[in-house]
Amino acid sequence: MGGVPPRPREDPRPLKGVLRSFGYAWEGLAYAWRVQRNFRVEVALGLLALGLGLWLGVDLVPILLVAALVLSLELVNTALEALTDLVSPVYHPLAKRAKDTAAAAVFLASLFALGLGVYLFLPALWARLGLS
Ligand SMILES: Nc1ncnc2c1ncn2[C@@H]1O[C@H](COP(=O)(O)OP(=O)(O)OP(=O)(O)O)[C@@H](O)[C@H]1O
Repeated sequence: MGGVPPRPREDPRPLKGVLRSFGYAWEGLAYAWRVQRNFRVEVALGLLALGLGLWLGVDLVPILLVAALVLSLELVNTALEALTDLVSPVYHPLAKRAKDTAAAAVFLASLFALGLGVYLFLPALWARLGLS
C-alpha cells in the first residue's frame, strides 16, 4: 500500500480546519489543471470572454456565472472520471454511462456558454465595428 497517502484527521481548530479544506480544494484544482486539457482550454476561453466583455462594455455578470458553471462542471466531470477509473478500471457499460453523462453535463453547459456569447457579444461587436 506504498502509494496510498494516509487519510488526514479532522483538525479541531475551526480556522485551521477551513484552511486545510481550502488546501485540498486547491490540490483538486491543480490536479484538474495538470491532467485535463479541456479544463485549461475552458479557463483560457473564459479569460478571453472576460477580456472581450470588458472591451465591448457588456454586462460581465452572466459571463462570470456561465464560466463558473462550465469550470465547476468540468471539475465534477474530472472527479467522476477518477472515481469511475477507481471502481471500474476495465470496461463496464455502467462506467461508460457515468463518464458519458458527466461529459454531457459539461457539453450542455458549454453550449449555453456559446449561445450566451453570441447573444451578448455579436450585437456589441457589430456596434463597435459600426456595422449596425
Ligand atoms: N471503464 C470504462 N468502461 C466503459 N467505458 C469507458 C471506460 N472508461 C472510459 N470509457 C469510455 O471512453 C470514453 C473516454 O473516457 P476517458 O476516461 O478517456 O475520458 P475522456 O472523455 O477522454 O475525458 P477527458 O478527455 O476529459 O480526460 C468515456 O466517455 C466512455 O465512453
